[in-house]
Amino acid sequence: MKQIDLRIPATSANLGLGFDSIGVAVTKFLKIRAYENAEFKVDFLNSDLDILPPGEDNLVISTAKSIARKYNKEMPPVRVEMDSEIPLAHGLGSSSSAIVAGIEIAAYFCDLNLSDHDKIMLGCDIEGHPDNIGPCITGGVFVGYYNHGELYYHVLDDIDFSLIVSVPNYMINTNEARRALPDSYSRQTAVNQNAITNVMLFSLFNKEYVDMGRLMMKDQFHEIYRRPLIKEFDEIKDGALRKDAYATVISGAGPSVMTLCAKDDVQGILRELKKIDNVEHEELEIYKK
Ligand SMILES: Nc1ncnc2c1ncn2[C@@H]1O[C@H](COP(=O)(O)OP(=O)(O)O)[C@@H](O)[C@H]1O
Ligand SMILES: N[C@@H](CCOP(=O)(O)O)C(=O)O
Repeated sequence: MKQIDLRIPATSANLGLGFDSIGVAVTKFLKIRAYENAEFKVDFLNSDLDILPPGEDNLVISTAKSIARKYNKEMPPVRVEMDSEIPLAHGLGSSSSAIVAGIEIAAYFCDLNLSDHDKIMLGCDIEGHPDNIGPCITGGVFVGYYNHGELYYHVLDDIDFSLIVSVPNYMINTNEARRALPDSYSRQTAVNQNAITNVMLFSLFNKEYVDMGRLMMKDQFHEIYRRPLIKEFDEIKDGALRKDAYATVISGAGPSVMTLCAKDDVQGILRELKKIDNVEHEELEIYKK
């Protein structure tokens, strides 16, 4: 009997400036075992997942079936045992992890022989942007451009900063948080964002993390519109920056908040952040493949 075990990472998209383009894979995982079965069925090993559908309309299974169809193959029915450390609808890319799991399941059970490039493209066709799907597949910090079937990307995993994620105790649906953004931006805003992002990426590559962090916090595309949705954001950011963090930004569409800092500053920042009510804070590693 064919069986596959998967460990798919969570991802934090945007990193401030890189709306729909930049993301990082982190050490929280969606864990899946899938094996042939008489019918499609999902068993949840964690009660937080009980709100998800247990049948063919589960995102993991519907993705696997649609990928198989795309390659003119029949997806054999599978039973999926699912456990997850990734909170749903919290800005840590749970939907992308589920989509990537579906792609991996289809690739395995239908012998599709897909490259990473193929998998990212298939995931982006579903999700629409590569900033979660990309790092979920490649690990590390991912910088990508995807538009109507065109995909370019790079991955960086030589990184010396640490991450702290702050997770508020409510969900934000990504589609709703996207509706909070304007349909268009002025030419000056686009020019500024372009310049700031270009310089930020060189600071990241050159490990000039103080500059990188300052620039990351100059986003003009999404953070200003989403901050009102995350009432703890300012307190988390002020606390982390007081303790020398490089940057504090919204993770994906929120409500989680990501702090980037020097390894030596992690404990001091965590002590400061733990004073904030109704938010869980945790140090995360960057997941490298
Ligand atoms: N493991 C999973 N299995 C099936 N569906 C999932 C899984 N994880 C997430 N989803 C779907 O994705 C939705 C959350 O996606 P989204 O609003 O984009 O938030 P995020 O990706 O930031 O967690 C869930 O409500 C659910 O419909
Ligand atoms: N670029 C997207 C990223 C959404 O990430 P998620 O983890 O909240 O799904 C956006 O900012 O909308």
